[in-house]
Amino acid sequence: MSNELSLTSGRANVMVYDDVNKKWVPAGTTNGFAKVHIYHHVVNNTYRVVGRKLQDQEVVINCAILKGLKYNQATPTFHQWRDNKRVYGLSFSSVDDANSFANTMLRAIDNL
Ligand SMILES: CC(=O)N[C@@H](Cc1ccccc1Cl)C(=O)N1CCC[C@]12C=C[C@@H]1CC[C@@H](C(=O)N3CC[C@@H]4C=C[C@H]5CC[C@H](C(=O)O)N5C(=O)[C@H]43)N1C2=O
Repeated sequence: MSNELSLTSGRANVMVYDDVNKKWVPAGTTNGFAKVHIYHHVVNNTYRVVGRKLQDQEVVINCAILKGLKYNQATPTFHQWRDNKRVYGLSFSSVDDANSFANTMLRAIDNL
C-alpha cells in the first residue's frame, strides 16, 4: 500500500449480510474488531476500504469505493453499503469513529 494514503481509520466490527439466512455474519473467520481504513490511490484517484482484524491482522474487508456508492448510516454507529456481490456493515466502536469514517467516505464518493 506504499502508493496509497490512509485517509482515515476506525475501529469496527465488519459484517456482511447473509441473504439466504437474512442475517449479518462476521466478514472474517471470527467476530471481533478490525482497524478499517479508507485508502486513496492518489495517482489513479481511486479509493478502497481495507480492514484488518486487531487480533491477527486478517484482512476482513477489501472493497473498492465506486462512483455513486450509496453509504447508508443506518444508526449512529452502524453504517452499510452494497456492491454488486454483497452488503457490507460496519459496526463502529464509537460514534466518533463512525462520524470520521462517514465524513471521509462521503468526500471520497464526491471526489470520484
Ligand atoms: C435497499 C437496501 O439495500 N437497503 C439496505 C440498506 C441500505 C440502504 C441504502 C443504501 C445501501 C444499503 Cl445497504 C437494507 O435495508 N439492508 C441491507 C441488508 C440488510 C438490510 C435489509 C433489511 C434489514 C432490516 C433491518 C436492517 C438491519 O439489518 N439493521 C438496521 C441497523 C441495524 C444495526 C446493526 C446490525 C447488527 C446486528 C443487527 C441484527 O441484524 O440483529 N443489526 C441490524 O438489524 C441492523 N436491514 C438491513 O440493513
